Amino acid sequence: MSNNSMASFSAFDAEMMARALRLAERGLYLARPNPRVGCVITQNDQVVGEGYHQVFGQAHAEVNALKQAGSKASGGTAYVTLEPCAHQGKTGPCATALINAGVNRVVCAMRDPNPKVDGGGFAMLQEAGISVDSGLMAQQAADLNPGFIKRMQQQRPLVRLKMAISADGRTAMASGESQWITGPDARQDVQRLRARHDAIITGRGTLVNDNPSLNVRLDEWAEPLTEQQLAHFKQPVRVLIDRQAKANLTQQFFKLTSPIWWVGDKDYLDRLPPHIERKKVVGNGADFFNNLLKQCAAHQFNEVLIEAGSKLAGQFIQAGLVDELVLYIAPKLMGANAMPLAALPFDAMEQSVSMQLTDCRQVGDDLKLTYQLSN
Ligand SMILES: NC(=O)C1=CN([C@@H]2O[C@H](COP(=O)(O)OP(=O)(O)OC[C@H]3O[C@@H](n4cnc5c(N)ncnc54)[C@H](OP(=O)(O)O)[C@@H]3O)[C@@H](O)[C@H]2O)C=CC1
Ligand SMILES: Nc1c(N[C@@H]2O[C@H](COP(=O)(O)O)[C@@H](O)[C@H]2O)[nH]c(=O)[nH]c1=O
Repeated sequence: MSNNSMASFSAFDAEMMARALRLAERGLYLARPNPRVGCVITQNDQVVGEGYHQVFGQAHAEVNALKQAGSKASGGTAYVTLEPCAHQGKTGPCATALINAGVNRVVCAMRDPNPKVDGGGFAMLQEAGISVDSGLMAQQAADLNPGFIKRMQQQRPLVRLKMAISADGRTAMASGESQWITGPDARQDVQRLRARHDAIITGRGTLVNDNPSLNVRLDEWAEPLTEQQLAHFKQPVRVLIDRQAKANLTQQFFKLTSPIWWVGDKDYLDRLPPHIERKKVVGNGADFFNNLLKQCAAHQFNEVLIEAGSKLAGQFIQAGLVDELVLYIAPKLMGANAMPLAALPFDAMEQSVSMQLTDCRQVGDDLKLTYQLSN
């Protein structure tokens, strides 16, 4: 197999892989906990089939593309954003499907980090005499599945912290009032941001002050999902950190029926409604958060979103566990008495956290900035 540099792929290869990546993106909300994968099949430089992994538990991208291509796949090329699987999971091995369809060449963006696959798909294809080229647009493919890759390689999900702040970096008034800092367009964008996550983590301070829902309200989306997508959408699990079990069950957060993990080390009420699960997480400080994330990975959570106040945000950052920070910045000044972005007890510049800006855009009247943290 060749793990080629860009130079050895043709412009047509690049065009087809870009197309497969766009297809993969369509699995953003419903493929989880599987990776988002796209596939294009060509014959004599014509597209004869395309597909993506639409819904967890259903056909993989290659199988959907092969179905569309039918007999035209024979002798053709398959462009896939991730190494075809070689194992029997919920569906049969995709490498076998490609072999049976008679494709001549497989071009992949990246190897599958899943230890059940990890090179096994490529080996199967090559043993069947298929030429395999990998490494085309590998970074773009990895960017589609940062949480899946993290879970496979580090047994923890990707942690994204989202904060809505004023232009002077404040997240709530001293009284706890914070609704609303950002405008309706940014809050709509947050709904879409939530939808790609397996879980939303919040703190007791937020629960008490905001009486939040923290669910995805698909009925409010400007561009709604299709009926079929709606039927398969899984609400992110709402993870409440409340170690003393002080929260009040009459709050709307508990009444909404999307699943909840109530995290603490105390025994809660005996009889909780079925959508609320008690989770015991041991340890203090960074250990506590590491253990929580281990449990998240054990439940196949790829990406988790923190939507909490400055205390929990600060604790997660200090533990070195935030991978990405998404800031929605409103054109408002809330003043020096208001709460900060993150409670970080720093005194010297050397303690400051360095970040890399990876995206910047305007959403309505607000700015959305995305930063990568290097932990
Ligand atoms: N602008 C924005 O984007 C947002 C603003 N807010 C605002 O923030 C305010 C609430 O913020 P805040 O008071 O900071 O509350 P948080 O929502 O951050 O809740 C505090 C949390 O921190 C946890 N915690 C503290 N220390 C530790 C530790 N060492 N280990 C584990 N957990 C720990 C607490 O757990 P425990 O209870 O177990 O001690 C609790 O869950 C509200 O006014 C709300 O409106 C909230 C969300 C977003
Ligand atoms: N104040 C504030 C936010 N606050 C966050 O949104 C939560 C409320 O979500 P929900 O009840 O589901 O609508 C709240 O608890 C807090 O986490 N978010 C924003 O995008 N902009 C804002 O100005």
